[in-house]
Amino acid sequence: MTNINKERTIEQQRVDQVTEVIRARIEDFQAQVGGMRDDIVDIRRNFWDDVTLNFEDAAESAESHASMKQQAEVLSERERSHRHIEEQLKTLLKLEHSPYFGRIDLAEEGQEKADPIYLGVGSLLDDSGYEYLIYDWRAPVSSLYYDSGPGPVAYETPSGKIKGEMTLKRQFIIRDGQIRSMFDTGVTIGDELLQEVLGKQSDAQMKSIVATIQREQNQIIRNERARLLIVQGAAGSGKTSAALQRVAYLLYRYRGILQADQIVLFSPNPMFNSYVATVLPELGEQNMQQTTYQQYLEHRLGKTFALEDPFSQMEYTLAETNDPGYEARIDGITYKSGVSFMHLIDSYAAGLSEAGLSFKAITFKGRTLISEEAIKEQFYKLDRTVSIGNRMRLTAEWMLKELTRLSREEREQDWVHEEIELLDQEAYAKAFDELQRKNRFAGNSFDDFDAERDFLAAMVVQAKFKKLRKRVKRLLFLDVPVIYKRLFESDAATYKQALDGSHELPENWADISEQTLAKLNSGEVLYEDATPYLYLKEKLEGFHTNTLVKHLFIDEAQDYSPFQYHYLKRIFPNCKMTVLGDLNQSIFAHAVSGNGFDPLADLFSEEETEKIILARSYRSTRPIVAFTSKMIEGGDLIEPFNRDGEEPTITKVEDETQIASEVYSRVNKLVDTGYSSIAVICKTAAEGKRMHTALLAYLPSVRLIEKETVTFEKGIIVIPSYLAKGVEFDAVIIGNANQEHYGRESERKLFYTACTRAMHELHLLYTDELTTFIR
Ligand SMILES: Nc1ncnc2c1ncn2[C@@H]1O[C@H](COP(=O)(O)OP(=O)(O)OP(=O)(O)O)[C@@H](O)[C@H]1O
Repeated sequence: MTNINKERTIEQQRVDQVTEVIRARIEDFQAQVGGMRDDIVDIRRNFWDDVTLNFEDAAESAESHASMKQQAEVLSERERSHRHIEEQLKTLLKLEHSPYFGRIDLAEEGQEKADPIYLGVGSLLDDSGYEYLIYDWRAPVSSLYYDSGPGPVAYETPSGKIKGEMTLKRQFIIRDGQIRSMFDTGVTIGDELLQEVLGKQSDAQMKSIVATIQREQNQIIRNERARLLIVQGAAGSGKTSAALQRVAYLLYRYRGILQADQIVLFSPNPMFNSYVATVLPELGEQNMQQTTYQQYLEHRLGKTFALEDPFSQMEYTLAETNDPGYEARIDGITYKSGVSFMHLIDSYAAGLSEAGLSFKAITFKGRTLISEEAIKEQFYKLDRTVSIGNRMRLTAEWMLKELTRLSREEREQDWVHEEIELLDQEAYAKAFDELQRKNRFAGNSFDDFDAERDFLAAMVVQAKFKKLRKRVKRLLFLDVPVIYKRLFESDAATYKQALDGSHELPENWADISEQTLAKLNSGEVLYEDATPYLYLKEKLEGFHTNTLVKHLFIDEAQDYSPFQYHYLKRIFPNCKMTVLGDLNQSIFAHAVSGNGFDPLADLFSEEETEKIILARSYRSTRPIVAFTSKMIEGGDLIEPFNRDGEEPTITKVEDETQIASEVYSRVNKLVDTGYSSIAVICKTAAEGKRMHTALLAYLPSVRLIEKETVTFEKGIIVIPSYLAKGVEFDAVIIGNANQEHYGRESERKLFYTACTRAMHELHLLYTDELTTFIR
């Protein structure tokens, strides 16, 4: 037997032994889980039998209470252990199939012989409980596997640095308990394994990359120092993958301190949420909270305005170029997304601290109870050194007192008499009970007519005033829409005061203002106005901060504006931020542009900010990366992972009507080749719809993805370019890559984003003249 074969036999024997331990443990745990489940059902069923209840006197009642509490504790303890064992069982079931993927042999300083360390998705101790048969990939020592090659090595542990000598680094592919392949490697985790993983077909769900995490990705995953971690990575360089692995790492590293719901991931769209939702469970962890910025805005804005979504904004910027207000809108988007506008709002708010706030009077049945002037007077009477938010709260307290006083006066009003007359029996009885409870009457009936009337009147008024009190508590007396609008009214005194010459406005501010006001007056808020509006609102009301969230992940970070970043930082003051993006995929007009991620640099201090660049692209084959990287500046810096494939094709089609049939014949070929996830990417939603309708005649199973689509499924789909962000397909067909569709400089990155979604094949169809973005 050759040496290699001998080694392989020895390794397979170890796999068999470990698998045996795993199987035995699974059996044991399954029996335990079964037993516990029965116990829990039993305790629940007999809960009341096992507690002694006696409420005759205080002592007995305390004892009953203690007995109940004890029983509840037993139950919750059982439920906790049950959950814990179930989690372990899940990990074991994963390990049974593939116990580990890597091995390093390490001799720590002072140690003569190296010990083998095997790495898997979870850890496993031997039966003695002293020796690790498998180390979790997130354990401190495991970092050596990702970061170093054989030779002198060192790794960090919570208690300090450990040095040693690595004598071997080996990779395995184990499926169903059988070693399919194994090879020894240097620093980088070998191409063989990556080749195998990347050569596979795409899935409806993103996969975890534990076995093949690359060194620079590992730096992202294990970074604990940075307050703000910025990742600039080429298309397909594994930003999203690294982000999710990082969540799993943090949950492991801070087990018991950090919960999954203290981590929030902002995704580009709802469909993306479904795409990445299985990665953490696959790693045996719970999912973090997932949301989109839009969902977050909606939640914050409530029902004040109808909020435009970013995709409608995008559709406008892509399709309405002939609209007379187009230029102004684009300039408005740019300006409102920047920090200069934020500073303008800061100055504006500072001015409002002195004068100029608008309030809404509290009215009731057509009468003014607390006038706007009275609120204003009260507010501006308060000490100006106190923040606006706190003064607002003090004003609300004063108003609540006023309402209490006014409610007493209100009891004399005619409507109150009428309402009392109309009270039904039930309400009457309820009032009587209430009265008795308050112990103001000793008898069984309302014998004191005045007291009765007073009581009922108070009750009737109180019920009506409840709404008013609620409005006051929620600070709805502050007229934020009017205050925000005033920023755009050129003759408003407050506006002039805010500007005082120190803020520069875009040239066509008048047009921008007119557009903004028209929208707001019709009850709508443009996407670019939503964040500034909320920022102003919270500046006036006091920021509603979320201090529970400890980690914020922002994927597709290039699509957020500097203003949005500052806003998020204010809202989540206690968290660390990991922002991952690709400037070459900035598709929104407001995107962090020009100076790269520089606008983020002033979010946190230099010492707190770290930046990592990922230049290697894993998604697409070498020919596709070579093709797409020519479309963008600096594309030559992108390194394709060396994977062969078909060259992209470019095909001219007679006219628009021929495109669908051409797409159909392409799809057929792709299906014959064995690809099952094929996307036809169109520029806009409207085009997507047309393409979908035309294709249905040939391909009844083709699905259309729209901005509302929430699940990502495998198959043949038609999708607008901007919704394809972050996801990938075996093959991509670009609906129409002509100069008309992708001609303006602002469309270059959109086109690049669309083309870089392809893993194995890329086909471009066009009519008339081919886009000049292809060189
Ligand atoms: N270390 C790795 N091992 C195996 N596969 C990897 C690795 N890194 C990335 N990939 C694969 O490369 C593809 C692209 O990864 P991912 O979607 O995370 O990239 P991205 O940088 O977020 O891309 P984009 O910016 O284009 O959306 C995925 O299929 C992912 O599984």
